Amino acid sequence: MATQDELKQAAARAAAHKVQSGMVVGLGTGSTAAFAVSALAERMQTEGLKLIGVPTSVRTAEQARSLGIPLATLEEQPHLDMAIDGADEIEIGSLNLIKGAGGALLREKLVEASAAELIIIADASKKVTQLGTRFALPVEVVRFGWKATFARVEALGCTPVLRLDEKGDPYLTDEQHYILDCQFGPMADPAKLADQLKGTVGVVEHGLFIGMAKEAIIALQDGIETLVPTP
Ligand SMILES: O=C[C@H](O)[C@H](O)[C@H](O)COP(=O)(O)O
Repeated sequence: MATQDELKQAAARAAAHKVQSGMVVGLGTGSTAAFAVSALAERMQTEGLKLIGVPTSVRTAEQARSLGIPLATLEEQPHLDMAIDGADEIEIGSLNLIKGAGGALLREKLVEASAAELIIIADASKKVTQLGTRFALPVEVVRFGWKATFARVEALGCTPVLRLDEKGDPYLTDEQHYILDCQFGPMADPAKLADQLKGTVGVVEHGLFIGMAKEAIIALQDGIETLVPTP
């Protein structure tokens, strides 16, 4: 029986094989995306694949650089051919997502909104019938007046928790913001919630990725399953 890491790697490899030479590729963040970065570097070495990566976090930039993947910023490469990333929850049918457990949601959304195709990679544990079932929704907020923002977000119907780092200090994102992990429970209308959060003063971004994923590559014990959004 394959381990969870082996499944993540299988999905990552399948996505990396979709990349063609000359592409500009958004490089996601997290344990699954890290396997995709490694798989791309391997293809560069073994097949001479050429690509430019646009990383979605400092962490991913460091990994890609260490593997010799040429990188560009979003300012330098504002139009990406593809982005490959993991997710915390993938809603079967819509392919709407919850992302941000790793804290990279803001840069991920910026990079992935600029990609012609967003490919999500995961093991089967990430599939849900309704978003909000397994994970709290990460909401990135500016530090200034964060308690007032906390109260506004709470009033939308959730229990927010300020994310802390391993030292017990507030976790800081790459853009130096805080994250509130918001337990909304199963979401009947995630698109409406996304709009409400975007309209909340102090909220910079949230981890709902609505209508963005073109495909989800899910690694199962008996092979790869490819999901596309149903109309
Ligand atoms: O901020 C982190 C990202 O949204 C990750 O892509 C997401 O948390 C999935 O991470 P993992 O592949 O480690 O489960």
